[in-house]
Amino acid sequence: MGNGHRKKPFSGKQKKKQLQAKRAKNSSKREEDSDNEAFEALDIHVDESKHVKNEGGSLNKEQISNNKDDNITLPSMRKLFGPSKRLNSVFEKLSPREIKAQRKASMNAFTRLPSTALEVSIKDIYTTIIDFPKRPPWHYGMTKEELETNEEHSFQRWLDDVYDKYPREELSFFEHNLDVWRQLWRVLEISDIILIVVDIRHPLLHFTPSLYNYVVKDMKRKMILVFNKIDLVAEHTVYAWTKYFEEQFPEISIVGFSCYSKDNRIIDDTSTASLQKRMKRPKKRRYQALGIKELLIACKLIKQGVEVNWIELIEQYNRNEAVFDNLSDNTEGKVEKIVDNESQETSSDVEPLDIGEESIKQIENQIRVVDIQSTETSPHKNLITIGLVGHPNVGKSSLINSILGRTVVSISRTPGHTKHFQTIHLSKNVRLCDSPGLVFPSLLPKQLQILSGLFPISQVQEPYSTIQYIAERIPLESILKLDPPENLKNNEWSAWYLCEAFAIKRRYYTKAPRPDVYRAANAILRLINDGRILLSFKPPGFFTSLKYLILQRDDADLPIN
Ligand SMILES: Nc1nc2c(ncn2[C@@H]2O[C@H](COP(=O)(O)OP(=O)(O)OP(=O)(O)O)[C@@H](O)[C@H]2O)c(=O)[nH]1
Repeated sequence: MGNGHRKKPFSGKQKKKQLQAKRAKNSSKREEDSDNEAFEALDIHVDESKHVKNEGGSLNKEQISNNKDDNITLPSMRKLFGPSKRLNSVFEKLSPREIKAQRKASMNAFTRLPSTALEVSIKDIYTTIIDFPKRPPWHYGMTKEELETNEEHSFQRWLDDVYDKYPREELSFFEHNLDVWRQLWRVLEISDIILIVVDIRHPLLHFTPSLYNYVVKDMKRKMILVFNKIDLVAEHTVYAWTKYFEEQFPEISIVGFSCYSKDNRIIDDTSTASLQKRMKRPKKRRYQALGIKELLIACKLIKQGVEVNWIELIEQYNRNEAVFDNLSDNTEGKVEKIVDNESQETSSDVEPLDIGEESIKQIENQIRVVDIQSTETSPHKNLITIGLVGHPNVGKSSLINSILGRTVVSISRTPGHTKHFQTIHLSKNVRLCDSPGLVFPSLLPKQLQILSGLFPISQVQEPYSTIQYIAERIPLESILKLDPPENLKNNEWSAWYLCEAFAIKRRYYTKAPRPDVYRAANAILRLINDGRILLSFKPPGFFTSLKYLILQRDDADLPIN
């Protein structure tokens, strides 16, 4: 006080918020740290204090059906998570019986499958196409309450319908939070071009036919499929997937993309074990995007009513002008967040990367994002909006950052990081719109969802069946250089043994002390998600025509350089 500074009074409520923010920050740090520990069963040092926790955000079926029975609508369900979690993804939980059975099954020896087990087709993956919730019709004469109630009822009907039609145990994890779906509706409404971003390691798992049908056939909007993370696979994998998708979905344009430069050592990505040396994660990575030009060209080729100087944008990129931010108009590179319930889009500075005290208020504003009364409900006449949609963790935010050449939207290895959509101007009349990653309903095995990174590993209740799925397809024991446990007979590994051996190697122990098998399983899943252990699916016929593809590569018009 003597120095003229007065401490601001700090209420209990503020303190609580501060603690919540701190906890959120620590938990994401714990996850990052746990990742860093992981690789080198090989040589990494281990910090025993860092354990991955199974965190909230999940909703079990009992809770859902209770709500249904009691005729409680979704807003009441939201109360389960509290207002601050309004935009948190909500997934169903496994029952203890399911967890126990899967855990037991993981103790049985598995059989290694031939490499063709990595080939998947649209028919294998989507035996049934489940519709996703659509925004019910609305008009400006409706009050906000009417609109919201309508949406809640329609969403509840959709949810009931899904659970009536499909056996619960066959349903994949999918988004149960209406507010997250609302974000998608808004992005679809305001976008002229929809970029579906998929991870090239498992593009079919991330490509949602119901969304494709809706955007291309019902909304008659243009769609570009972006194969992201092409730095993680060989060229022939990108080529093969491009050909496959071109045949299956002729209406969409396809672009290969990567936020980081390619590792030229990946000539063949089918032999995972030989690739491991390059798989150590660099401490810090710089955006060095591949595919920006191709993406801009794809947008340019889509005929629009709006006059856009695509040539200038492309030339600018060609001139390597550290991207778009040196244009004179102050709309360039501007980040907009939809912050107000009164539908104002306001610009703000670069997205803060950490959830610090400072950002709490901002985050709270963002939580009130769902601006259903917005005047901006269809594409602008004088503006092209390119909306990015896709599953969590496929790299939507990174793609935007690498186009801009700097961090404008925050990214994380934890799926479901982006919570609200935001727009970023590339030029006066071109803007990108990032949206939260959203898991669509399907009958995909949950193991596939987990290994493809669309479900937060910290929330995986039963990781062993996923480890088994992986180990059946790639030689995890040799990749991780595991010592066989004493009681292993005839080299008959089980998923459980693999995790146990990895826990011992990494010195992961529980307090008991026993090898911390759960933690080891989580660590392996993170290595897979990060691409430090390579597991990449291929289109049908890939392995038989691999030789042909490699031979053809020199002459072919490959989608990447
Ligand atoms: N190797 C590689 N990793 C990438 C690439 N793009 C993104 N990643 C990584 O993928 C993870 C997820 O990236 P994000 O940009 O946060 O993904 P998102 O789709 O916005 O995720 P949500 O916020 O969950 O919707 C991060 O760890 C990124 O570093 C890429 O081109 N190559």
